[in-house]
Amino acid sequence: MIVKYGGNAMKSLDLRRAVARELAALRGETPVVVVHGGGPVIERELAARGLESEFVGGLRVTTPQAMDVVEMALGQLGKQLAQDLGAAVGLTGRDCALLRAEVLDPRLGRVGRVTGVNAGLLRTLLGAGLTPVVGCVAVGEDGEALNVNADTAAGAVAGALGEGVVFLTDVDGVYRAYPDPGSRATQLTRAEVEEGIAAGWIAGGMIPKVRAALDALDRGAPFATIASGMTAGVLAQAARGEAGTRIVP
Ligand SMILES: Nc1ncnc2c1ncn2[C@@H]1O[C@H](COP(=O)(O)OP(=O)(O)O)[C@@H](O)[C@H]1O
Ligand SMILES: CC(=O)N[C@@H](CCC(=O)OP(=O)(O)O)C(=O)O
Repeated sequence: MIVKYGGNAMKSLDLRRAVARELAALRGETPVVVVHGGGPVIERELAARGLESEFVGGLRVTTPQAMDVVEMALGQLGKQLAQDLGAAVGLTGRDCALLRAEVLDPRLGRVGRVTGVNAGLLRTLLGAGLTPVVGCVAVGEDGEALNVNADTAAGAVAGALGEGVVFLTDVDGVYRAYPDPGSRATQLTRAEVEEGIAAGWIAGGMIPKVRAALDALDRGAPFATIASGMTAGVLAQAARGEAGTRIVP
């Protein structure tokens, strides 16, 4: 199973501990690949260097200078996450061309669209009993780094392995009337997702998640669910469709 772990779910110590417990429990049941982002850490490291960045369509406009910072921040974060997990290897998409990408849109700078996943490397690590912890940096056609949204990267990995994916975040699913208090959808179809984006109740960072979920399903993943890492047993429940919001074709 693929678990996407993002910046919002790393923000509080409680949430980090809960996610670490969840990942440890899940590993007892099934092999796990962690794909991680780290938006707030990237933001902090850019600010510390006096670099501002803007988002267009939920994607960070990434200059070559910012790319260096993104790669450094995600690399360090991945090593920490792998160390927390134990029996895990922190890498990014640049290792053994794990994630290959092309420039998505030159106006966004070094932002990538995933074109290939080295599934063999992931299977080799899993076969050795090691959990891959993958930071969302890809290698571009020019051999240099490209910044990929972590949800998008997780969706691509799930599709390449043909396994289910859970996007862990700080909300326990997709809400129908967001940001008004509303009800969590237990399931959303492609048509409902498109309607939610058009109507604005699927917004901001939720958009790349639902799009990555649909992309994973299109590429053959058996399920794609958005859930919060706070509840005990949530990953196993999400895999059974008992927690979070399951995106369906
Ligand atoms: N319909 C919705 N239901 C729930 N959350 C939503 C919805 N639309 C937008 N959001 C926002 O999306 C956020 C999760 O995305 P993001 O901040 O990118 O998380 P992460 O860092 O975990 O990838 C939520 O905290 C919430 O503010
Ligand atoms: C292109 C792009 O926007 N890349 C993201 C990669 C990190 C990410 O996605 O982290 P979260 O999962 O914590 O949001 C960024 O630079 O913030």
